[in-house]
Amino acid sequence: MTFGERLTKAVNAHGPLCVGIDPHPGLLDAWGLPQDAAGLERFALTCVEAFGGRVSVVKPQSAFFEARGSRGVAVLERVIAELRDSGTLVLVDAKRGDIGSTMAAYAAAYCTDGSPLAGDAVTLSPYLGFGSLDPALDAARASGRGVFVLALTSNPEGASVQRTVGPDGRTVAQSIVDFAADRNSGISPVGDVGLVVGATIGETGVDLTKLNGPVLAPGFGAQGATAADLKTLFGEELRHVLPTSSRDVLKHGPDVSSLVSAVERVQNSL
Ligand SMILES: O=c1ccn([C@@H]2O[C@H](COP(=O)(O)O)[C@@H](O)[C@H]2O)c(=O)[nH]1
Repeated sequence: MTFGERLTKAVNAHGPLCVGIDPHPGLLDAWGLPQDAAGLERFALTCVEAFGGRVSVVKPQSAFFEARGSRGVAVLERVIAELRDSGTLVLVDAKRGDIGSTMAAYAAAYCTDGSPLAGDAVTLSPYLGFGSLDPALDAARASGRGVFVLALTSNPEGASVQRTVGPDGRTVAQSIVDFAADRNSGISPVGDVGLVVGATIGETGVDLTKLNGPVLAPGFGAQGATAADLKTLFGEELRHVLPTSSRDVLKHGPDVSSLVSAVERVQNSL
């Protein structure tokens, strides 16, 4: 199955909410866990138990696992494997991007069958040029995976780069949307090149109507965006949007049933 088919099936079954696993040191403290790889593992596996099979997509934030060195990365590998076994799609939030020849190694790591870091999709940064991402886009398509490319990020600093107008009169963000739309053209039910568009940005200023791909919307919850903001921001394109929330759900742990209730509340609000 293509990524678009798998994502559509998952969203039909569980709704569009993506839940993040972001093991912030402050959350480990709040959950009464030690600040080490064992604490990270307990945190992450509790999340797997609470979210696996209950939401369409789970997004582990790679940075928090990398911060604990090789033992942390081993935990991330276990999280990816266990979530995939539960039938939940895994979006590895690693925001990779490099020159094409190095990108091929990232593609091997995140978009290729048999790699322990390969989930069902990965986040990519296009700021070395959208074309530099081709090895990952090709490997993802060949293996039924997806990618989510940063277009308009939820942080206030992003606008100074992403809303810059290029010589052809388009913003940087619009050119990223257009590259992604080209890649997704003609694919049914939806393409495998998604975008990241922050839920906090007020107005997109870009035309998403030809994207034919999923849109990950971080900023929902802890960064202040609400379900009403999503409607205003995306209008008709809301049907392709996966709102993602991490801290706003994770603060309800470590009790698994409290985490499950928090997820259900957010799913209902959407
Ligand atoms: O533009 C972006 C891109 C990625 N993120 C990531 O999403 C989560 C948000 O966490 P919350 O706790 O729900 O705020 C986090 O992993 C970010 O790195 C983003 O926020 N904005």
